Amino acid sequence: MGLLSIFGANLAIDLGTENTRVYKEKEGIIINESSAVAFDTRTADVVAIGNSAHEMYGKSPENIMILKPLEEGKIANFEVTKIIFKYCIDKAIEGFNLFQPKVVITAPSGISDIELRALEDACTYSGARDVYIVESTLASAIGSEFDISKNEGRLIVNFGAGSTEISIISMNGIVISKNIKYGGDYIDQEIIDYVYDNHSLIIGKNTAKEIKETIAAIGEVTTYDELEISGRDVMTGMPSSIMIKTSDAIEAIKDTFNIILEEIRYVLEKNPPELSRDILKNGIFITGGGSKLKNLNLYMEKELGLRVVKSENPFTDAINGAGKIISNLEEYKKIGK
Ligand SMILES: Nc1ncnc2c1ncn2[C@@H]1O[C@H](COP(=O)(O)OP(=O)(O)OP(=O)(O)O)[C@@H](O)[C@H]1O
Repeated sequence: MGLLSIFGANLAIDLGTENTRVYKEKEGIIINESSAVAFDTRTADVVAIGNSAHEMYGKSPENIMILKPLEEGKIANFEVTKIIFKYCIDKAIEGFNLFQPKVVITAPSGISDIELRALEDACTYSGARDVYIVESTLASAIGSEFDISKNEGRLIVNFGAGSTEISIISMNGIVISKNIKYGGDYIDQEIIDYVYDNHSLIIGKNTAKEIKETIAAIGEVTTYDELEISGRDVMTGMPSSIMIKTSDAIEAIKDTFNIILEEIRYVLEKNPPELSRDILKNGIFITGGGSKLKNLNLYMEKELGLRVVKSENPFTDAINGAGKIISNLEEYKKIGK
């Protein structure tokens, strides 16, 4: 048996509110699945994990409960976190390995020491030998090929499902960061409420998400789309369909984006003046799945008066960065928590 098969490969795990990704050293991203876990409430057994659990949403009997590890950018359920970690490690490391893998995991910045230790324990319990925790913003910056060791400020906004994280980084660290609950899930709820109030239709989360991802936009757009959606009529309780337009979606989500802009302005105001020049030069980097919202970069540029650069790989910047860290652990060890 070769030395490699004794030690096995090391892993990086980006545990997200909606999606979890796993990077295996020398192979790249090998898992990209929903973070959902389905339980049978009668027996407390886990009946499905990942995409197969996600597919049960809204279609399963009452005894099936679907839970996720994170909510609003915070660890909401450690049991579910352990189940996801174990699922990822078992799936990534098949067969016999004398030594368990070293694992890098991403965590929201601003995570408390207690949460940090609990996250570490959950990963060790699930089969990791050593656990290194890195803030997701730093992982995203590394994944986007920024040289984070430079004495140069960068403003990164990560539009995730559970939260939006606004951070300024410089010299291998986070200078200032704000994690706010206005992520993709919050925006989906705004769309659900808008459709209820203005079209008397009750729609599900998946429909709201489809509206957001296909026809929604923010700011002044030149092209308008529409989408036929179905739900339950508020008055009759019967199934019903309507056409929903880009203008409806903008109306539904614009207040939330005004708040996000306010929070970005707040972080910019708190930024040390020496770094402001760098941010003027580099602009704002946006990543995370929510950064794909139509017109978001132009809207932010107009409102903030700064250049906005969209990530080319918004879903995988963090896991690619975490993957680079696990593959070059000695070089990056100092940035871990
Ligand atoms: N085209 C799109 N327009 C707007 N939002 C989108 C689009 N595509 C995906 N999203 C949203 O991106 C979010 C998922 O992004 P991502 O996978 O980065 O989140 P996550 O890592 O699971 O969450 P978090 O970082 O908050 O833990 C979802 O809310 C999804 O609806």
